[in-house]
Order: sequence, then structure tokens, then C-alpha cells
Amino acid sequence: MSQDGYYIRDSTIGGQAAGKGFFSNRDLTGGEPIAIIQRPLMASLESERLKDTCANCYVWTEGSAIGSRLYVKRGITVQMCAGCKRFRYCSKACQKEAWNRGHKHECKNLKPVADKELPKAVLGCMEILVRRKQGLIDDQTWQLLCHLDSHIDDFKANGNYDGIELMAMGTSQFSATQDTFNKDFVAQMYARILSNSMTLVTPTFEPLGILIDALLCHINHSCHPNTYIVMDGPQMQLRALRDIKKDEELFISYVDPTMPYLRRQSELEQRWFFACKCSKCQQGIASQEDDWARKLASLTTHNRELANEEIKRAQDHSVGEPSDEQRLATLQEKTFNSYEEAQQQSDPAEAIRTIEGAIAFCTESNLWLAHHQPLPALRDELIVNMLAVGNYEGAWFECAKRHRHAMPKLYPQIHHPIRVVQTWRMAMLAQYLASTGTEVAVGADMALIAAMLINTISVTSRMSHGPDNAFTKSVQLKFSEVEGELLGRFGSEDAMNAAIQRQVKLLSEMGK
Ligand SMILES: C[S@@+](CC[C@H](N)C(=O)[O-])C[C@H]1O[C@@H](n2cnc3c(N)ncnc32)[C@H](O)[C@@H]1O
Repeated sequence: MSQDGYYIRDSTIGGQAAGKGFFSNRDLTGGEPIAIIQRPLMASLESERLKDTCANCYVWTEGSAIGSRLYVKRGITVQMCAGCKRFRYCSKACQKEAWNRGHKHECKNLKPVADKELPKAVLGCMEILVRRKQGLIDDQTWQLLCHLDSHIDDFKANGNYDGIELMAMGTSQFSATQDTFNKDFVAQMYARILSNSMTLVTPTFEPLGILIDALLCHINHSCHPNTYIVMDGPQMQLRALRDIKKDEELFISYVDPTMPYLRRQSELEQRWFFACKCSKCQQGIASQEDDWARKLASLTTHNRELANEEIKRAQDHSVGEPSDEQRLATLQEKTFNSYEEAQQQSDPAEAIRTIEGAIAFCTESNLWLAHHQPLPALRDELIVNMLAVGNYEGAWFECAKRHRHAMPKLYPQIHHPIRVVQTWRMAMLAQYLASTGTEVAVGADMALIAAMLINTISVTSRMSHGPDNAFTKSVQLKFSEVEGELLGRFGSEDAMNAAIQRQVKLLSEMGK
């Protein structure tokens, strides 16, 4: 099977069989599109996003933080389907499209349960079953979908099968498909969705829900991926992260590849049921992500005592003197726990206190550098919460630190989509600070810094997202605005470039 820049065949990763996988059918360059899918087979929104996101084109109408989602049309709203009272659409055209794609066959079944919150995987599974029953999914796509492993035996082994059976019963009933699919088949399909779905995201990677695509869900995982997926509404693009040779396997990362080895392994084992033997995992804790853990020599008396206390607290009885490795693992656990705690805290001020405590601990312990997790994750969370409480200046300095220390290490390719989006958010924050006349640092010209960053993104977003993505187009529009303004302000390109050089230096200093 071959299309675009890939073909599908059996895969072996680190000596173990990994089912089918995607392979490149020619040499590819970083930033090049490999496959474009206009719409995944199924996408299902989170309960919260059902309220403010179009269930057809997936435009998220809320949450546009200080201009970073300029690609969302101003004033856009969603209207509820009068029948099922669950899905909302941003236009009559979107409603009609969803209706014809299959909603007309499930709308009235959903009506009696309008006030029940149904999990996204149940809604997604219902959609798939109803559409297949009505002949709206062709045989080839269906076979490809059913080929994806349901991991039903793994769910039985880990004790989650009962929950799956229960959800499958509800799915059958609400979709009125019992006459077509038996209960074991539905349980398998439900399990297949749980273990093969990807995250539905906005062009700037805000999570919206889950999706299944019969073709793209055949891509295997690596913690050192060579491709990634960007979305633009329902459109998915698989793009090359770096140069790839013909016949190399194409990988995306199912988890955050910047996390340490043991955390990646455990997440992959729990959600996707495999022990990763990718090129990075074969190095174990010898890769950059675990650098900090090799710093046994930096374990000061204070750190040792702190770890001892934590270990004692976790165990009812003393099991002798812990090793330094155990102490390190405990300290790491402690910082990740703070990160997870902050994510759960709904009050941003409280979350900021938790995060600042954890960052101070990481820094004082002298174990972590700015690019070692969970420090960058804590900093990302800090920025979000500072923006939520209106501390734009504080958020700016955190962005500057992230830009200087974390981004180049975590996302070395200039067109890495996360790097591009984070830089864009930073540019929009700089522009906001310029508009309020805030003096962030002596001599800092925030309008010029914003323009410099936008200039960079106007180039890199074309590679990360492709020239036709709505995000890229909004960046280009912004760039043409600031470019004109700047030339007008400085008169000549030479004067502008000299000013830019000064601001580049200042930006780096602000990130110290
Ligand atoms: C989304 S599917 C990918 C397609 C899959 N290979 C297939 O043929 O159905 C995810 C599953 O593929 C397998 N898989 C993906 N990446 C792997 C890897 N690096 N090593 C081993 N198995 C992997 C695991 O069974 C995982 O649950």
C-alpha cells in the first residue's frame, strides 16, 4: 500500500514485533509534508469542549489568550443541535455536513440522554458503529480500522475489562446497533478506541478531544520521533521533523519525549501496552533527559536528608539505609508530584505557589538544569497561571528563560511545532506588553522584540505547519502588519537591523 510519502508494512522495533508501521517511500526533508488526511474517521470532543467547540470543524471559540489564536474568527459562536442538545456547530454549513456524515442516524437516539454526560470514547464509538451500520464507512477503511489491535487481553489482564464491557453496553444501547454488532465486538471496538486514539488538537496544540483515523493510527511510536502531526480543523498533516531516508520507519511520539526514561516507559506500558525499545530507550538513563539523575555527586547532605525523610514517609517501616539512586528517584517523584498537584489546582494563585515551590526546590537542589523535566513542564504551567492572574510581566520573564534555556535543548529543530507555537505565544505577549507601555527592562523595546519573533515564526511556521495552515496564515498576516510598521519607524533597514541586534542581546539577558 503506498500513497504520498509513505507505505505501510510489518515493523520490528529494537528487535520486537510492533505490528504494522509507516515507512518513507523516498528521502524526505525536515518540514516536508508526508501525508494529508482531510478528516479523521472519527473525532470526539471532551465534555467541556462540547460547550464551546464546533463538532464539525473543531473551531474552539473560547480561550483565545492574548492573540495567540488569531486564526479563530472574531465573534464566532456555536449553536446547539435542537435535536440531541449535545453537539454544537459554528454555522449551518457545519451542521449540515455533520448531519450528512452520520449525525442524522444518531441524533434522535441521543435525545433521551441529553442530560447525561457521556465519555468521549463512548460518543466516538457510537458514531463509528452507527456510520458503519448505515453503510457510511467503506469496507477498506473498516478493515484497516479493525486491523488495529484492540488489546482486549491486556485490558483483561490489567483489570479494566469490566469497565470496558459496561461502557460497551451503553454504547450499543444508545447507538441502537445491537442488531448489527454483538456485545463482544462492541467491547473490542471500544477497547480499540482507548488504545489507538490520538489527541484532537487545535493548530496551536490545545487539546480538544480524541480521534481515530484508520490509516494514520498505524504509525508506531518512538521517543526520538522523526515526524509529527499538526491539525487545522479536521485536517491532519503528517510532516517530517528531520531529514528521513527512504525506507526508514516513520514515528510519532505518543508521549512527551522530553520526559525521563522511566516515566516514558511506564506511560507507554500502561496506555499502549508495550515496553519501548526505541533508539532513545535503548540508551536507558544515558540520554539527555536523564542527565540530572547521573548527578549523584551533587546530592548534598541537605538533599540526602530531604530524600530520607520522603522515603521514610512513604514506608511504614524502615528498610535500612537508602541508596543514592533511591534518593534521586524519590526527589524526582517529589517534583513530579508537585507538577501534577499544580495541574489539579483550579485556583491559579494557589497553583503558582505550588509551582514556585517546586521550581525553587529543583534549582536549589542543584540537580536539574532548565531543560530537565519536570522543570520545563513546571515553567509552562507557571506561564499559563501567571497569565490567568494577569501577571503579564512575570509570565514574560518565564517565557524569556524558556526561550533561552529550554527550547533549543528540548526542540532543537527551529521548525519543531512546539517551539514554533511557544515562540508565537511569546511574541503575542511581547506585543501585548508593548501595547500597554510596560517597561519590562531598561532599554527593552517590546514592539521590536515582538516583531523579531514574528519574523522568525513567519519562516518556521511554513515548515512546521505548512503554508496553508490557518495558523501559518495568521502569522503571515501579523508579519505583514509589523513589517510595514517597523520600516516606517526606523526609516532604513540598516537602522532597523542595528536596533534589532541590541534587542536580541537584551532578550537573551532577560532569560538569564
Ligand atoms: C496506534 S497503534 C500503531 C499501529 C500498530 N503497530 C498496529 O499494527 O496496529 C499502537 C500500538 O502499536 C504497537 N506499537 C507502537 N509503537 C511501538 C513500539 N515502538 N514498540 C512496540 N510496539 C509498538 C503497540 O502495540 C501499540 O499499542
